[in-house]
Amino acid sequence: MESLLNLSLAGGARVRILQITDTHLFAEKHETLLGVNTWDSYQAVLAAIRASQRECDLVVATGDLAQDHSSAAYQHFAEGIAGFAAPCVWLPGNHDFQPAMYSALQDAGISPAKRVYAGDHWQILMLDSQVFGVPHGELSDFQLDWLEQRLTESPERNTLLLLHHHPHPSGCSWLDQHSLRNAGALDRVLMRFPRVKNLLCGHIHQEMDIEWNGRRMMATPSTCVQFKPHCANFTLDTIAPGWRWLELHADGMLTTEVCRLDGAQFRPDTASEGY
Ligand SMILES: Nc1ncnc2c1ncn2[C@@H]1O[C@@H]2COP(=O)(O)O[C@H]2[C@H]1O
Ligand SMILES: [Fe+2]
Repeated sequence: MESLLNLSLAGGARVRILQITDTHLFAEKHETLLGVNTWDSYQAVLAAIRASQRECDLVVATGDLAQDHSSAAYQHFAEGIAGFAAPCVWLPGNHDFQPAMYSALQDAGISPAKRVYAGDHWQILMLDSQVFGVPHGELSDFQLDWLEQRLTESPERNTLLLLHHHPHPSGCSWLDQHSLRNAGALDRVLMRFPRVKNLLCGHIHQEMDIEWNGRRMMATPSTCVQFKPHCANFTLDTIAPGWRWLELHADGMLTTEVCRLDGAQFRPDTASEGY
């Protein structure tokens, strides 16, 4: 938990980050989630990223990397990530099985660090909001204390805070029952640290960029199935899988862009009612 990744920046003062989220990989590469082969869509996303020839300093993976708790699924995730020169850090989502996740990713050379110092001006903190066995999230006292301590230690750094579950409603009521349950406790910690202006999530399989109590809260498309925004009941979207780029600037500004695959190769089975 205490390990720190110190990132020296190749591209000058700004930090270039690639976010990959909710890959939902299986032990078997032919397996599908709601009609989408998650290994194929992950591969297609990685190929599109490579084709864009965009450099990054860090890859962040924000949970639900595996769908079936298997070590093999995490090995597949690592196999994809190995194509990047930049280091990768990760946090768990509700579907992840942390013993397998931790050891398979560690064995593949992926750092378990939950704090990254990126250049002189920024830090990236990764929280664990998993409540094992249920889809909603919660930050334990341990996580909240850890966060407070890390923020107290580095008051001069701007902080990008990463967690799987969304602290602010997404507008999909069926998903919002699975949100971060104790968002108020997180808010109370963050109130004391005005340099935490940006939060980044996965989980909701759709793009979101809204204000949460004076901060910016972003969420990012999954590399596999997408959920349709503003739906009361479980509804899949036919929009393509995606990923997010972020740039953290020396003056504390953050710029970001969501990209998606071209074409309709990874349309899910829209008659599915859940998983
Ligand atoms: N029909 C459904 N109604 C409510 N929740 C669902 C349904 N289907 C799946 N879920 C849960 O909602 C979660 C949202 O994204 P996850 O990938 O974390 O995993 C999903 C499931 O745990
Ligand atoms: Fe999730």
